[in-house]
Amino acid sequence: MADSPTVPRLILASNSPRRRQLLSELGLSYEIRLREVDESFPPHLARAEVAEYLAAHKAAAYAPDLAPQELVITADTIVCLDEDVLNKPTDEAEAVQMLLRLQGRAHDVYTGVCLLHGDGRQVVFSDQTRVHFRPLTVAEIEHYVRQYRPLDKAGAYGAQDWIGMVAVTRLEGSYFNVMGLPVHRVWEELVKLGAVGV
Ligand SMILES: Cc1cn([C@H]2C[C@H](O)[C@@H](COP(=O)(O)OP(=O)(O)OP(=O)(O)O)O2)c(=O)[nH]c1=O
Repeated sequence: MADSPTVPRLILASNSPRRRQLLSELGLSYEIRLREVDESFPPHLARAEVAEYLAAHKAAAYAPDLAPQELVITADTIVCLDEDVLNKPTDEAEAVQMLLRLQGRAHDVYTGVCLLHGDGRQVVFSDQTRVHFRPLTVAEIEHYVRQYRPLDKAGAYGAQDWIGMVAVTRLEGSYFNVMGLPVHRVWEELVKLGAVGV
């Protein structure tokens, strides 16, 4: 299928090493393209809408010069605790504060994805995973933040690293969605767009 002239070339517009890893493990070939995009969002958005809004906003930065045979993939992951959206912490102190709020309870992770085809078709969707943390001590949280510096991660943690093993007791939904890409949905939508197949 990859050699057919009608199959679009995939472009992953993401700086996230986890998204690159997951797309590669799906067995897809892609090119990386990067642009600076502002990640603020209108305050009136419901939390379920924020990740989709940001994914579509990121894709819009690539629309003007996307070739007809290209398909760009953008995504955004947010962590929601009650009505608050936890983005990436600005420093280690904020990372500790976020984890103190997350420990001992459950929160929701949303990843929004936008697939923008150069022929004008666009699909935006999101997936939700509920993540349960056991209670953590301040020492455990400070150790994690010091050793892993999770400043590039929404909610100040990576489910795929030490804290995921130590703190996460239960997941309701896709683990890969927490890591930054709901690959089951990405695959399904790319099949519908005729971009992948087996
Ligand atoms: C909750 C959680 C988030 N994350 C990461 C996924 C995302 O990379 C990051 C959230 O930031 P995003 O803004 O979604 O992505 P990014 O800035 O890393 O990359 P880009 O915008 O270029 O695509 O947090 C984990 O790796 N593991 C986790 O368990």
